[in-house]
Amino acid sequence: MIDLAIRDLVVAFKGLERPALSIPELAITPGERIAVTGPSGCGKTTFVNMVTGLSKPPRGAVSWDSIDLASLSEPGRDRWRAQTIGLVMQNFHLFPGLSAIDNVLLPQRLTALKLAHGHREEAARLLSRVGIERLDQPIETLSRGQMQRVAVARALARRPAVIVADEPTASLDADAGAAVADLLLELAEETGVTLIVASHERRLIDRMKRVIRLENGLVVRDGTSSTARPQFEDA
Ligand SMILES: Nc1ncnc2c1ncn2[C@@H]1O[C@H](COP(=O)(O)OP(=O)(O)OP(=O)(O)O)[C@@H](O)[C@H]1O
Repeated sequence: MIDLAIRDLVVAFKGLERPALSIPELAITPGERIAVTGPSGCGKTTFVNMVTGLSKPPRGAVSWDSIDLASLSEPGRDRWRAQTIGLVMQNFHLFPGLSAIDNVLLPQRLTALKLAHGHREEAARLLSRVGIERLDQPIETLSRGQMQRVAVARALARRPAVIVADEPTASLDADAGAAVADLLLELAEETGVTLIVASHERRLIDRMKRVIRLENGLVVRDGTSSTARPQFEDA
């Protein structure tokens, strides 16, 4: 299990008056359940891109244990992310033409010539755990809620230390969204992983223990969800 330490992180884009993200200091300890929230454009996706190494931190340090993502090349960050982070993206990033189970196995297939012993069984177990019974169903024929659950199973397949989910319930109806939230929290509890969820959905935010609120790229609140609740009318 690994710690995150952010120091003096500044992400600026051309044409923006102020940085999209500016975080002097932030620490996340292993096993935390964190919501990163705030109004549209506040920097949530930029935060996800920085802590997962999808983009290189342009200024400052984003360190998971002793590894500063700012010091790694793009292939280095890709390798590190594959070993460390289970990513659940808003649009799932599943591959049409492949079955549910082959989507879960795809990251392993991309990094190894041959699937290691037991990977298929583990993928089947995870899919069953998230409530997907037809392992060979073509992915494009699944409902959005089912696709989201396949994306969660895929994120867990390599036993990551950290799960990062960007708006994991955004495209789902209330019931399917609640089911995905239940699942992420149950799985995090079972495996002890750190869970970081970027979301503006109050139902999801309220279920995380710690809430980091961004506004205009700045952390304006960092506390427990109950202490932060009165501030969330617009979240
Ligand atoms: N590649 C880029 N080039 C220029 N500006 C960008 C780029 N990426 C993000 N931004 C800007 O940075 C700010 C933060 O964007 P970000 O996507 O992180 O916000 P967000 O909180 O995830 O928004 P939403 O909830 O609407 O998805 C926005 O003003 C956005 O327009």
